[in-house]
Amino acid sequence: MNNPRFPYKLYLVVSEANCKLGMLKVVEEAILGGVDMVQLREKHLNTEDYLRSARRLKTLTDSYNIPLVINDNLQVAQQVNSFGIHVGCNDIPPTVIRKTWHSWQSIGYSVEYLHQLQTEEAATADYLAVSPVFDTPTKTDTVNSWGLKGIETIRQLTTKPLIAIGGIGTGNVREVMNAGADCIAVISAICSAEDPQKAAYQLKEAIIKPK
Ligand SMILES: Cc1ncc(COP(=O)(O)OP(=O)(O)O)c(N)n1
Ligand SMILES: Cc1nc(C(=O)O)sc1CCOP(=O)(O)O
Ligand SMILES: [Mg+2]
Repeated sequence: MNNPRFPYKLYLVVSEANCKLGMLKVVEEAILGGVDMVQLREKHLNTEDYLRSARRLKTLTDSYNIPLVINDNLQVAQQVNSFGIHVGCNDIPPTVIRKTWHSWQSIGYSVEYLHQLQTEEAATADYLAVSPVFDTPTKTDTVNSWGLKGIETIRQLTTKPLIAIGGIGTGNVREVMNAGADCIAVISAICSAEDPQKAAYQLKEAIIKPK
């Protein structure tokens, strides 16, 4: 589905620790390869260090006109004036973020349980993450892997843009799109690649090629 409000197809989630070649290098290569949205996800930095890293990354993403999303930390997101923030069930709720967030700024919300789709939090979010599609060693504190059937089920229940995340690479990206995802989010498929530009290019080709 092509959604004019959410034209992004390949979404890279990064942290310094996940990028052996260095975060800024990986992000720049990935953008050149076709990534069209980037999230900074630092789970272990204090706000001051998170902010420093976010500012450096924002300078890079701005230079390519690529939207930057901050994971979890509203203070950092506000201070760098990011395009978006991404939160899950145990984070600041979207309804609370929306009170201080500009209307042009985006809120992503992870869906781990079907009942979340009926909540004000899901209604407030601009896009929903199918969290996770497949089990992944990159994030293990998850409750349920949705699989392709889960994407199909969620697709029937919402018109919001759906981001598929968790265990996705070139081998399964096409079937994830065919199940109803609008966008693919990855960490290791790009951050652990020897050539992040090529990895991003191959993922993007698989996403945009005709079904
Ligand atoms: C695009 C995207 N989707 C899902 C997540 C996971 O968010 P959350 O459930 O809050 O878990 P943490 O990332 O905070 O560990 C995400 N970050 N990005
Ligand atoms: C950041 C994140 N969130 C997930 C979720 O299920 O909400 S899975 C995940 C990690 C995705 O890494 P990889 O592409 O290496 O599997
Ligand atoms: Mg979170």
